Amino acid sequence: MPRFRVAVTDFINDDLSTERDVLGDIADITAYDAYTEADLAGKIDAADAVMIYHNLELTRTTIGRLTNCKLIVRCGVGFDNVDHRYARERGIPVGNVPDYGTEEVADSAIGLMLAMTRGINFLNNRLQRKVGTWMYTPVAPLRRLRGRVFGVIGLGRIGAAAALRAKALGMDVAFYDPLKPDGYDKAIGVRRVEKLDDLLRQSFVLSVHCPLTPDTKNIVDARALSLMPDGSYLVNTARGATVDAAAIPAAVRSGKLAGAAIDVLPFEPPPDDHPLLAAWRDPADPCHDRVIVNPHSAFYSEEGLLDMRVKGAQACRRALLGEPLRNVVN
Ligand SMILES: NC(=O)c1ccc[n+]([C@@H]2O[C@H](COP(=O)([O-])OP(=O)(O)OC[C@H]3O[C@@H](n4cnc5c(N)ncnc54)[C@H](O)[C@@H]3O)[C@@H](O)[C@H]2O)c1
Ligand SMILES: O=C(O)[C@H](O)CO
Repeated sequence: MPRFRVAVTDFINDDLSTERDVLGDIADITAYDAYTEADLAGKIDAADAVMIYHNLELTRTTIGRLTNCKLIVRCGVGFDNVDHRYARERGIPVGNVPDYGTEEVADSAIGLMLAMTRGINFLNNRLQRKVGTWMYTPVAPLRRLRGRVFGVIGLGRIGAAAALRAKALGMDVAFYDPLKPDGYDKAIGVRRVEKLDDLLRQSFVLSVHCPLTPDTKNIVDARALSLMPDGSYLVNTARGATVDAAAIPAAVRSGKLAGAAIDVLPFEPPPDDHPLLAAWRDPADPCHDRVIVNPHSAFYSEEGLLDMRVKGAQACRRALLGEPLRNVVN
């Protein structure tokens, strides 16, 4: 049997031993470490399967040139960076790996909330810069969480895992998710809020956990932020474009937000002149100590990444051998 060709487009730039353990008997695997489609030009057209992570957007430019492809697998949950509709038109299934790091992302969301509400970053940063004194009570945003509302947008796997953690901290968990049927919410004791605006008005901490779709693009924009209580907190570990990050500096400066923690931005890596990054890097701006920016790392653990790679490679194996596919999103 001729050997298949599998292309790993981005993110994984090591020895590929994980992928070879799963696929090495039937396929040759090449990694490209691409950030743009131009980095891939002409290189993966003949691939029999494509594994893509999140550093790259795969549009019709590349998908239109794939001649043998039996599967594009988004090694990860969010598949907004693959034009899956166009892939379907071309008869190419797109799959994802929905179940590798739910706990990691939920832990990250709660960790970011705790870092902000317990002033961990704020105090650490100021002490390190020798701003102020050892006396923190007049300035530090240290807040009690028990009894306060943890608002979740999107009660899926990760939203629910974050909700359970927030409940364990004694928080009152409310969620907005128009696509989620009743049932599980009652089983885990969280309250549904029918209108997003009502969730925004109630949330002491708002945590975004919906996928990026046309309906959720900028679901948290300047108007949404204006509805939140004064001195509230925003956590985004979903997708950058679900939040208008450029609206955050004004909300922090006005005191509407006491803090914002952002794991994801609309363009990654983000340009240095992004208004949020510029404000966050400026020691004179309130965003400096009240905003946390992480490099799309909420999902990451060694174990989670290994799961993701193995499951992505297993999906390719099934596709190449003509076995039934799982987790097809198109
Ligand atoms: N930062 C990271 O490292 C990281 C890691 C994994 C996933 N993610 C992101 O988190 C998202 C959620 O992951 P998941 O595993 O919980 O997915 P999921 O599919 O289990 O849950 C998503 C939930 O969002 C809901 N939803 C869809 N449209 C909505 C809308 N308009 N308003 C409110 N809710 C809506 C769905 O009904 C579903 O319940 C992913 O799509 C991905 O973009 C980020
Ligand atoms: O969607 C995901 O799984 C994460 O963002 C990592 O790609």
